[in-house]
Amino acid sequence: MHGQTGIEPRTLQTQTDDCWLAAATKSKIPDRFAQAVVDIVGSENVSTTDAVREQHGHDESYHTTSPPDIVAFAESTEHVSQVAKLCNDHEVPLIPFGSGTGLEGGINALKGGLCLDLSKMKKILSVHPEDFDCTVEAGVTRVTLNNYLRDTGLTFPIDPGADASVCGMCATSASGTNAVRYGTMRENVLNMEVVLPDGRVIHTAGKGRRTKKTSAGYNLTNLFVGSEGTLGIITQATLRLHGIPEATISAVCSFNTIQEAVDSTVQILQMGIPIARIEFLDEVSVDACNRYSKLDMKVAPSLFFEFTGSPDTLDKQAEVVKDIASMNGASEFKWASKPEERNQLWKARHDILYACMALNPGSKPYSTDVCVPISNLPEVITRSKEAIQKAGVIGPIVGHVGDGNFHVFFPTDRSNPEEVKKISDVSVYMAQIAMELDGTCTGEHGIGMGKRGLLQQEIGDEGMEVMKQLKSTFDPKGIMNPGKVFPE
Ligand SMILES: Cc1cc2c(cc1C)N(C[C@H](O)[C@H](O)[C@H](O)COP(=O)(O)OP(=O)(O)OC[C@H]1O[C@@H](n3cnc4c(N)ncnc43)[C@H](O)[C@@H]1O)c1[nH]c(=O)[nH]c(=O)c1N2
Ligand SMILES: CC(=O)C(=O)O
Ligand SMILES: [Mn+2]
Repeated sequence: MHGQTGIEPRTLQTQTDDCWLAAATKSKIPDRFAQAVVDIVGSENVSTTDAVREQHGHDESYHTTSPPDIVAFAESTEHVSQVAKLCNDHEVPLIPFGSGTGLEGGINALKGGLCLDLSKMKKILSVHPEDFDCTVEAGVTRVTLNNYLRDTGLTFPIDPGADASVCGMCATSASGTNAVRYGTMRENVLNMEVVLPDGRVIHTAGKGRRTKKTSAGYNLTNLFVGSEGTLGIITQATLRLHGIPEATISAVCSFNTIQEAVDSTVQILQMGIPIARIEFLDEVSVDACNRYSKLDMKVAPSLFFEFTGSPDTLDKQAEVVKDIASMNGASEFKWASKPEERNQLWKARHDILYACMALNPGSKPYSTDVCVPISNLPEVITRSKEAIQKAGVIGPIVGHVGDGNFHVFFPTDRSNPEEVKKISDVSVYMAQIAMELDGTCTGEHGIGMGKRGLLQQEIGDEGMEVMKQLKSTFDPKGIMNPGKVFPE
């Protein structure tokens, strides 16, 4: 890689550029290539400083930093297209960067190359309240979008907790606490503008289309959702919006055992109750949450609920849920109907990753993310808990149990290889139990660099072969985010 560019060198203009050139030499990117990037996006949008490369060489996970050689900030689809073509012509690895909140090492530049940061593309291009959709540029984040939408009475509900970029969420097929009610990114993206590595710009559902359904040809939209920057760069997304519910209440209750909590979840869903959120915390994560978010929940396996709708349907839903949970041994039901109480509860839930890391100061998150059909959830959680205890590691369990999806957030000391090995063994074991029980090794965080071997097991050799063929159709030179998704 990093072949000679053959591009005519141009005189560097400014003091900033001189500094940048010195750093570029250090980063081993050929000067002429770096100059061509400057020519496309402007010198203010290029950096090869150690600090910026380091910042772009890791996400929020435990994976060791792998900095790119050069970071470019795109301000338009045209910038993205020209940079992609340049990288493709010169076989330079190209890694799209959203907000860097991923948890599987998706942005780590394993083979160096150019990191294309899309955070400056932050226009909200259109909102159609009457059609419940909007179109945004790649760098718009979930929180920015929802602040913008507030006065329309609409919301984009997919909620990974972190303030991820919307197109990063497309790229990882993100979801979070609301998926039980609204689905994941897969169900909520109607169209995307994508730049292919050779610079071509496509619209996955056809330019300007924003229908709720289509039978027109292959589903390119869902091919790019979850593609983790390995097929192209998503520069715009057209999203489904939803009405902000008339009324909302939240509740927390605790159980004597994990089994009771998980059995309650399964029964609540099997009854068809249209719950908006149902989140599980084991006693280790409740304890972490109490300490970090200054709450005083009983330290026991617990469920967090949210009910939405009209005030009278809410009360009925909540009553049935309370009955089911009580029959399974629930106690300590606490209701939160005021917005500030609800916000405190859900903020604590969203901060759990950090609460778990605080159990082992200085640690980084090694997160598991298995998902199974709901009826298999009790078995996979129970067996995972046994494995964590046997390994003797700190392993708080937190789950979007309404989707059959849960995580263990191992606070991992990267400087302790024995600990990393134990955690990795439990993590692989959990994924294998999930697969044995008709599930997947990742419900929402993606494959990244951490789960490539597991993907091979999950999809099988022939399925992987077809995925590779698809990859080489879009990216014949293999420049897009190399070292991710596919085992090498
Ligand atoms: C505290 C906390 C809590 C959560 C989570 C993180 C953290 C820190 N996450 C994980 C994370 O927020 C999620 O994976 C986001 O979708 C990542 O979006 P970023 O914009 O940060 O992508 P980031 O920049 O991290 O990139 C992730 C991957 O997508 C690719 N990519 C990014 N932008 C792209 C683009 N425009 N085009 C093509 N490829 C692109 C990258 O190359 C990389 O492979 C999560 N997730 C979840 O699903 N559910 C959850 O509950 C949570 N909860
Ligand atoms: C980190 C994550 O996925 C969660 O808190 O659910
Ligand atoms: Mn999650």
